[in-house]
Amino acid sequence: MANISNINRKAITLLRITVLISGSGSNLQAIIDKIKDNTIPNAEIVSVISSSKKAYGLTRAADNNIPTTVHSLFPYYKGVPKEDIAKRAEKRVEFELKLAEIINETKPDIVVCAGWLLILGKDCLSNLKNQVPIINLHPALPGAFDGTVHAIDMAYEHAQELKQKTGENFTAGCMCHYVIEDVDKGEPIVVKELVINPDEETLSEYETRLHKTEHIAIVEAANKVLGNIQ
Ligand SMILES: Nc1nc2c(c(=O)[nH]1)N[C@@H](CN(C=O)c1ccc(C(=O)N[C@@H](CCC(=O)O)C(=O)O)cc1)CN2
Ligand SMILES: NCC(=O)N[C@@H]1O[C@H](COP(=O)([O-])[O-])[C@@H](O)[C@H]1O
Repeated sequence: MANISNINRKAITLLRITVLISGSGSNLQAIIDKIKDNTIPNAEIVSVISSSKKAYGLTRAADNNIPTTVHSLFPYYKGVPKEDIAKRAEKRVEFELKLAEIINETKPDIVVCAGWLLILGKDCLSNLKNQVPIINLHPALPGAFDGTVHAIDMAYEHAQELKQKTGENFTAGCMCHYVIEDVDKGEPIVVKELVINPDEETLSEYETRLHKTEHIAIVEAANKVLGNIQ
């Protein structure tokens, strides 16, 4: 019978992860699963914030008893014509400031953009507390197809053009990087290269291969950053 007094009673303070999503949330699911099997040790997802109320990632969070918040740009733009650039810019600032407030309330040790399809403006970034590290998953290599939400299609199209012109295959892939104001220009944390031969795989087959790789990359990146905090 173990002597209970000898059991190390040191309370483990779990590191707090806030995840930003906009869609399916398969990368959120990867983090959930790898926390469960302790691949990501001593951590918990304290909040999932979605830019869309339709995001399936919200269901994934709810299924795992993770608090969720929807913070959509649409209500801010309602009644503001696209042509009214000044008013939209004003509303975007309001959106960004509120997003910072929402994120701060979760008291994160790390913020993970896992398919968050909005640029985090300076009004958000500059109002986040404690210089919390923010990381982003981007379906392209450093310096390739930066600042777009269409990087996967663009990489495959480039592979097709390269193959046609030179017969060569194209090296694409994904990365997790620190988020800075300059979109997709932050320091890479994890980089995974994938060679595309468009003669042997379709866009859909490449996308499937890429997503499986992303699920590994985002967990590795979270562990690297959390390891620096531990
Ligand atoms: N300040 C930063 N914000 C974000 C970064 C970053 O590195 N710095 N990474 C992105 C993720 N991303 C690509 O990985 C990305 C997301 C969104 C956009 C974009 O142009 N969004 C437009 C809306 C696009 C649309 O709705 O079709 C916008 O925000 O107005 C580009 C790249 C996360 N944010
Ligand atoms: N520029 C950002 C961007 O394109 N992010 C991409 O959104 C998808 C999210 O998938 P998920 O919702 O299944 O995690 C991922 O493929 C990720 O690389």
